[in-house]
Amino acid sequence: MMNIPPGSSPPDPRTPQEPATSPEPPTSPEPPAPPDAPAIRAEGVTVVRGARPVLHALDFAVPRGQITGLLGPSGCGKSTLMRAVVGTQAKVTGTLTVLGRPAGSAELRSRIGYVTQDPSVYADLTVRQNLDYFSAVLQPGRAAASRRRDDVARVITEVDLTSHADVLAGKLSGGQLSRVSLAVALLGTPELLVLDEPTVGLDPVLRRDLWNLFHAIAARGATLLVSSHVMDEAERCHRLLLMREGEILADDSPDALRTHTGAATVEGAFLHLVDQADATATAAGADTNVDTNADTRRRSPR
Ligand SMILES: Nc1ncnc2c1ncn2[C@@H]1O[C@H](COP(=O)(O)OP(=O)(O)OP(=O)(O)O)[C@@H](O)[C@H]1O
Repeated sequence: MMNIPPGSSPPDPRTPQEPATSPEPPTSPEPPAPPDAPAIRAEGVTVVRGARPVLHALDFAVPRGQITGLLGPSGCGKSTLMRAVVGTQAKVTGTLTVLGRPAGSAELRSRIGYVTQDPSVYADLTVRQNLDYFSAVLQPGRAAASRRRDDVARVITEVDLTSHADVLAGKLSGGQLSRVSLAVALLGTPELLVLDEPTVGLDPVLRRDLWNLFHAIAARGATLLVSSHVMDEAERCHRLLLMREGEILADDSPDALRTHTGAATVEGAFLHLVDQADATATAAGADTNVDTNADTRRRSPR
């Protein structure tokens, strides 16, 4: 879980505070994004990790107020894409617009909740103490005290941890810990929630409960981008981005995917699309070989 306090950082005491010699002219604020604009729009988004491109010129849109599932096998680039969306990934090129602003803009920090795969709450604090702490990071100052109290009470109820509010985080089960991370992400009532494999390792009942919670959050108008490598979770999403090897194989609703591919399940549709992509790549390779051979023949001495 990432905890990004909203607004600008306090001034660095090592940084001279005098005004710059040629101050930048004030810029007019950007106009708000139209209400029907997608929550996320990617155009030609490429990410390089180490020396290797791991996302390849991705184009897609995530509609507002819905749950979009980001599904694909381990290592296909789901976490990398999520990191690019929340602005923590280096070497991102192309255009990535989030809630009408360039991904990573400081203004987005308070509008996005992000839960990483590893719960990052303090094991030696209780659930409530963790939430009090993160709430104070988000909304510092005495004037915000009662708002913080209300927020903490609200998110504890939302994730159904009232009976464990005063239990140390270190004594919670994996599922309870996931819900604490989610509660932290919900503190600022974010417009966009980015959840990296939130149900991994949970039993079916907890998974169902969490998905019900995701739907309740979406019903309030928030947008959720939820990654998973478990294909049966796809059926619970409004929209799907199916990924493989750093590429988007499909960007559609579960129903439309099944219809287009003639498969009974999203997993069947995914496998169909993988086979199709492989066949296209093989055909392209064969063409290249033919061309290469022809080229070699042309250049070979007779
Ligand atoms: N720190 C790193 N340096 C270089 N390459 C990395 C790094 N982290 C991940 N990668 C590579 O980037 C690719 C995408 O990884 P990523 O973690 O985004 O996949 P994922 O789909 O989220 O996988 P999982 O479901 O297992 O979490 C993988 O091939 C991985 O090996």
